[in-house]
Amino acid sequence: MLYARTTPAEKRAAFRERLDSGELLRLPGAFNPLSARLIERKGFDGVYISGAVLAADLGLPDIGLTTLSEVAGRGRQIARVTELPAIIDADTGFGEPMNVARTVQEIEDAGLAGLHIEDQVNPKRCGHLDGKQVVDAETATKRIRAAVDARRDPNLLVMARTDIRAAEGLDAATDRAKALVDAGADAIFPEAMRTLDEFAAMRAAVDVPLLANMTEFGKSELFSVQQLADVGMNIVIWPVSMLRISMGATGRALDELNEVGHLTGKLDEMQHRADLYDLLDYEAYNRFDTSVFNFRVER
Ligand SMILES: C[C@](O)(C(=O)O)[C@H](CC(=O)O)C(=O)O
Ligand SMILES: [Mg+2]
Repeated sequence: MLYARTTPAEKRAAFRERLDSGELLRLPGAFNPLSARLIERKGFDGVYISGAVLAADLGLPDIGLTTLSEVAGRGRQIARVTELPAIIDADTGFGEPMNVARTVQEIEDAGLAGLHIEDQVNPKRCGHLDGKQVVDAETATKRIRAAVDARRDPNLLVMARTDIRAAEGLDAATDRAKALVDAGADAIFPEAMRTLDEFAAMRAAVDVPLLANMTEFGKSELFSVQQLADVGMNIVIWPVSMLRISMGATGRALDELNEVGHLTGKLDEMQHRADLYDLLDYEAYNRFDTSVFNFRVER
């Protein structure tokens, strides 16, 4: 009720422990706090909070227009309603290394379990689009060093994302990953890997947890959890998928409303009122006020 019972520090410690086991953790993207509850209910290992979703939610493209306050604020709203660890997309860290340090502290204070910072230039773009540009190794490693030095909880996961694969190829990507690990990155997010062999090459190059991004309509083939586990990945995200599915369903429902004038044919696709209330733990609010939940919702 109200908030999760697990504290941010406990979530971070638990997430680190699971990562240390070497298994593959599954983190679907939550597009709002409520969907994070559903991700938890369905038995996933964590929640991913996508910058692309955050921007899209505000009606903006994913080009670094969202501010640190918006990102940390949304992260806080999502992280606090779930017992799961939440990892957030901090884009390029919102500025110079000193800004990166502030970003890390704000995100830590917001209760997130970890974040990733990428090596794109500003204005950044989706990692699966053409024409990306990355900063040089020195700038990229400075961002990560600043991030690592700024955290107060050593369990806050500082993940370095590299976008260099698309611009300079796989060898450049493994070199960059090694440099980012040397700078203190706890984990690596190799963006826009094309094949399982590329993920495997990254696995051979570094000894820290690796994230696989299974975003649709991009550069990577959509591999299964088993395929990614087999090449040694440790975290898999479906960052925008749940938003895409929800918006797809919403579009179809609006068409139906235009065509037939009612939504009766869509009832089976809807989350039932009873399931929504269950997810919200509505009944638990009765402990404060017995008049809050003194009714029944029939199916
Ligand atoms: C992971 C990502 O950074 C995100 O913001 O969710 C995006 C996802 C996408 O745009 O499909 C990215 O891969 O750049
Ligand atoms: Mg992003």
